[in-house]
Amino acid sequence: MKKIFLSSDHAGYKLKELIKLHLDKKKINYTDLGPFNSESVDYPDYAHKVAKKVKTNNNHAGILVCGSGMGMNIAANRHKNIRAAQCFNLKSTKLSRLHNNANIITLGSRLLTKKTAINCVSVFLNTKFEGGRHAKRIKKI
Ligand SMILES: O=C(CO)[C@H](O)[C@H](O)[C@H](O)COP(=O)(O)O
Repeated sequence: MKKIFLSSDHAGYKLKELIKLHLDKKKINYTDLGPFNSESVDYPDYAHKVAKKVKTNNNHAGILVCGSGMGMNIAANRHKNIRAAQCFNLKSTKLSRLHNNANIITLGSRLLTKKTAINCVSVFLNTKFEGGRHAKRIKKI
């Protein structure tokens, strides 16, 4: 079972809470690394918290939410062994797992409907890396 870490900034806070409800419903364990209210915060602080956890173990995964998803993505991808994918629909999410073995999904709460965001999380958590030719390419990153 994967260990999941999630976080957001103020713009992603509400969506993070909805994602937690979804995970609760599916009986999926997670660790919320904050923030714990919607006061303004700086997204890199939270992206780094999640990235530091995820990069230590191949069985860890992260979910990061901010307004656009992009700042979280840029910050998380500064870490070695992090493959954070900016996902905007089910197809991009599926490919991020199948081909890129993404270990963090970044979502833009101001750009996605709640339904799409939640469905992206489901696909992210339920799609396995294909390996094969993709493994060789990931090594080159
Ligand atoms: O760019 C961002 C990080 O990707 C996010 O969209 C932030 O949530 C956004 O920049 C926050 O903006 P705000 O005007 O401070 O709410």
